[in-house]
Amino acid sequence: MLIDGFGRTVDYLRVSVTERCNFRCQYCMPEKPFSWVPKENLLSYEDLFKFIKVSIDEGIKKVRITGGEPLLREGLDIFIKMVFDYKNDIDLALTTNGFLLAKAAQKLKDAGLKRINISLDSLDSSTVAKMAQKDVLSNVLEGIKAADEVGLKIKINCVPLKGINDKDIIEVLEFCRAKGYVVRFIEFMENHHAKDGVKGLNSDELKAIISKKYPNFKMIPRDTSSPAQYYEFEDGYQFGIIEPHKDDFCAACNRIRLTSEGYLIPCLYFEDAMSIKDAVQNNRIDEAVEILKKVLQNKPEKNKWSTTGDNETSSRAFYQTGG
Ligand SMILES: Nc1nc2c(ncn2[C@@H]2O[C@H](COP(=O)(O)OP(=O)(O)OP(=O)(O)O)[C@@H](O)[C@H]2O)c(=O)[nH]1
Ligand SMILES: C[S@@+](CC[C@H](N)C(=O)[O-])C[C@H]1O[C@@H](n2cnc3c(N)ncnc32)[C@H](O)[C@@H]1O
Ligand code: SF4
Ligand code: SF4
Repeated sequence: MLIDGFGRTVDYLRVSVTERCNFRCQYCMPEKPFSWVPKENLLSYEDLFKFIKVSIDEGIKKVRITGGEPLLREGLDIFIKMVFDYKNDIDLALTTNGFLLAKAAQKLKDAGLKRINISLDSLDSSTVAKMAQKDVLSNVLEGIKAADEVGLKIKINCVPLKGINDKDIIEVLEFCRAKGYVVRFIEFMENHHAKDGVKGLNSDELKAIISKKYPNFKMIPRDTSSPAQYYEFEDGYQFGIIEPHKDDFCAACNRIRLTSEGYLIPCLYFEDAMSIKDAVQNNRIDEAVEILKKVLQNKPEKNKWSTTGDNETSSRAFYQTGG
């Protein structure tokens, strides 16, 4: 079992397979970075897999593939199959913007992927085009449909921004309810890479919008394996809110992140990281485990986003850490 310095059990590994992306979301990567990590600096799937294997042996029960946009990296289905074949009862999931999903869904499912979280900020194509800075809605909707048809369990992620897609929250919620997808609204996490002036809605503002149309939803006990707080309508439909600005959000933190270059990142907010690249490339797996344990020992207690509205801003790029 993996335990961090604050006694939290860590059983969730998020693996970013690329920092590259085909969208330019205002809240994440509004402009193409000055340079991408050169391809030769990436860890190969074989090396990423060596680390995933040993992490599973040490107690990881949930592996999520993310990015950047993970579907941009070729051979993702083969990588997923490696993990599935090693331990087929692992919670194996992917987070994607959905643009390339229509073609990939069947292969991903066949490889052993169980769940997929897809970003959908609005159902209005011009709003989506404004947020992603590209006209993408129809491809994303086709991707969602394909994932559903092949039997992947779907969650939708939506980041509501003031004056942009806050008008669309109910429509996104009703779309997900009609389709039977769980939707999570995510509080925008302030970071230096986002577009200047972008402002997110906080959990109270979101709940106020939803309760105008649906006054009767109740909070349900927090499942600590997920970052979301879930709420339930009278008909049993559940939606979530991811509230990183809440004081106790990090108390249940159970995760660690690995970047495509082989950096282990203990917390989404902070810059700290240690590389396992040299250790795995040279098959010094015991050393990689030592690094993992050291990173966990130094995992911060909590982020510095605050509830006051007077937020500190993280310098971490979400597209590098995998969100
Ligand atoms: N602050 C913070 N945000 C997180 C953390 N983990 C996930 N998130 C955010 O939650 C949002 C949704 O993440 P997903 O990639 O869908 O993964 P997940 O919510 O862990 O997925 P489930 O396993 O389905 O619960 C993203 O915006 C992430 O950045 C975390 O440890 N800290
Ligand atoms: C970094 S993306 C990577 C996976 C994929 N490209 C996607 O968009 O789903 C993972 C998640 O992080 C969320 N995200 C990115 N930047 C964020 C920010 N500043 N605040 C809150 N969520 C953010 C996205 O909405 C997405 O759900
Ligand atoms: S949120 Fe995902 S889709 Fe949007 S820019 Fe970031 S990595 Fe790309
Ligand atoms: S902000 Fe850091 S400590 Fe808090 S839940 Fe996310 S990764 Fe964990």
